Amino acid sequence: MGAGEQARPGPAVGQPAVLVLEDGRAFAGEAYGAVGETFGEAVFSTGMTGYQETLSDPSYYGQVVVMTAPHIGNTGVNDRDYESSGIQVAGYVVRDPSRLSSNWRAERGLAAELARAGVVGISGVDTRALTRHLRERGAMRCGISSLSADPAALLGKVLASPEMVGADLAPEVSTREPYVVAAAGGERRFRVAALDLGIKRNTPLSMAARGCEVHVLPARATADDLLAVEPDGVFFSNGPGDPATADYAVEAASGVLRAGVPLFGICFGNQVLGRALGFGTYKLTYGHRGINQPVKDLSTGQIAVTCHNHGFAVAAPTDGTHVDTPFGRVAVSHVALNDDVVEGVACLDVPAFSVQYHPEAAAGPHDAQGLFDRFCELMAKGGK
Ligand SMILES: NC(=O)CC[C@H](N)C(=O)O
Repeated sequence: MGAGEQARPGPAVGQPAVLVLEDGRAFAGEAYGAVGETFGEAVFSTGMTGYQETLSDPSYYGQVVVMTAPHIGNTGVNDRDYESSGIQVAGYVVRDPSRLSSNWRAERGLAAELARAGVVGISGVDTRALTRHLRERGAMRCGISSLSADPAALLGKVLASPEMVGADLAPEVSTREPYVVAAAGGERRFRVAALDLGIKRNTPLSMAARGCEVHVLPARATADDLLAVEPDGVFFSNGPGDPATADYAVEAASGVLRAGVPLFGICFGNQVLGRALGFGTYKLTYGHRGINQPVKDLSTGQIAVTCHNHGFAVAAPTDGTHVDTPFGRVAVSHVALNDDVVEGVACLDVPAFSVQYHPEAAAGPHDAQGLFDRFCELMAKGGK
């Protein structure tokens, strides 16, 4: 070590680690990121790029993310691509971590970034076998340990760790204080009240780019709090956990619907709107996570390739039926081509719609960005 250099907590190199699933299957690997022990729901993401946006998406809070792309870390990390204040995942699983960051935007390496954030990961895992297992058996709890390589001891702790079903996580990642996002110059066309259930940075930015002044409020803000902003529209964000627990957000959405103020929801926000309309939500076997998910717009027949991160879905008919709800007629507007899961809901008698996927497109693709324009059009028409 040269003069003036200090020992920093660097990435773990070569230390054995183990990942144990709650059904007892174990995978050996090496410590990646911080050395330690962590627990969460094991889920896989099929994104070939955009790992920094994935790691910092608050909707992954409480989850151990398995990357199906085999080579991770090659473009490093930077301060600009964070989708929230830091890394949110409970743990990270990769096959072959890049030893070099090679990109003109890279500021630091991923392994050191994970270590600095205290995020425990594992590399050298047969992620194809792990993904196939999760695909067949479903997302399930897991633990990663680089402290002890004893799978039996770890399994006991995995079985004692909390399940994703019944987890109310949005208030844990939401902002504590309200804040405002707006573009520096240009005309302010609309005022939006946004309920932060785990919002990604690019969402208020996408609205600000369209002339919105976005007032972001904490997860437990009520309909009255949202309406006190005197908004042209109200937005319900993405977020972690089981939507069946978020009664506070469902009540807020019902209040906004009753007030007739235009409403737009993304992901958790789609599930919250679905519940406010009287639909149930349920857990998918292994969910949709990645940036290459095809979705069909039932009104136009158009297919968009979209960014997803959801393990739950709204239970509603996907054959175009109009369902009568306390807020008038509602139809499923979008479906996932891979498995016919509900990907969007449209109210026909009140100004409200939502999608299960991510038009803010961080990381890409940008096919669905027009949904923010649709929200602006709804606000331009005004509420009831
Ligand atoms: N990205 C999200 O908003 C996810 C919503 C919810 N936590 C789910 O897994 O389905």
